[in-house]
Amino acid sequence: MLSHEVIVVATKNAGKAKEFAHALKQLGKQTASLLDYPQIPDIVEDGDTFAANARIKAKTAGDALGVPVLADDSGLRVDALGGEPGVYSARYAGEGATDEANNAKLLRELGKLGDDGSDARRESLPDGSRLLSKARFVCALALYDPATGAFIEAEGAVDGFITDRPHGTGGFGYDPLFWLPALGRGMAELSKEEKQRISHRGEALRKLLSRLGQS
Ligand SMILES: O=P(O)(O)OP(=O)(O)OP(=O)(O)OC[C@H]1O[C@@H](n2cnc3c(O)ncnc32)[C@H](O)[C@@H]1O
Ligand SMILES: [Mg+2]
Repeated sequence: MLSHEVIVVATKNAGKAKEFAHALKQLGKQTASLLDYPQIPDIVEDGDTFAANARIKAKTAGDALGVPVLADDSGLRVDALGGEPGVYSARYAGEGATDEANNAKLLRELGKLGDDGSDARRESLPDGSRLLSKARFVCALALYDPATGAFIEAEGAVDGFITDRPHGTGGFGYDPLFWLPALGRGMAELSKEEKQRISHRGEALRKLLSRLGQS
């Protein structure tokens, strides 16, 4: 299903598109994103799960373009917020919200909770910043072939903590507020290669590629 030289990734998120371009280049593939196909209307992401939304994006774009399409639906689940923002991560601060607005809302919501006595809230990092809650990035991928109607799917996740202030300027989205205790660094402090090795998206892509090899 990935026999085409150019793989279309059904995303309008430039940060995701760059990560896929980097990862798939290692397989000798070029990528295009929906930013290259402005004629495809905005896709309504009304699924209840990351996996359902990934299938919706892949099928909508694949049927419109007539080629196999890879789609990613991802987001952040924050323990202290009962798993929010979850599938609403992109529109947490409102429809069309910027990454900055979503990050500001996340800190606002966590700030409202006060000290719940959890270990996370007591711990501070060497620079004096504090860990506010356990959290997990989740990524669901769906590869859809319009010729057969078949999907290949995979999920990945990475655990960490939300910090009370940003660390690093790399990555995108919620990366500046996501702390990786095992590495002693923030997600936005990692290189593209490092993020690919440990991230939810990297794990999902490795699983998808191995399933593709078996199909
Ligand atoms: O739907 P597409 O067009 O792919 O782009 P999107 O940005 O709307 O993507 P999602 O619907 O999957 O929403 C994902 C949200 O989770 C955030 N997110 C996903 N992966 C991330 C990562 O690796 N690092 C930081 N934030 C991430 C991202 O910034 C969005 O706010
Ligand atoms: Mg989206």
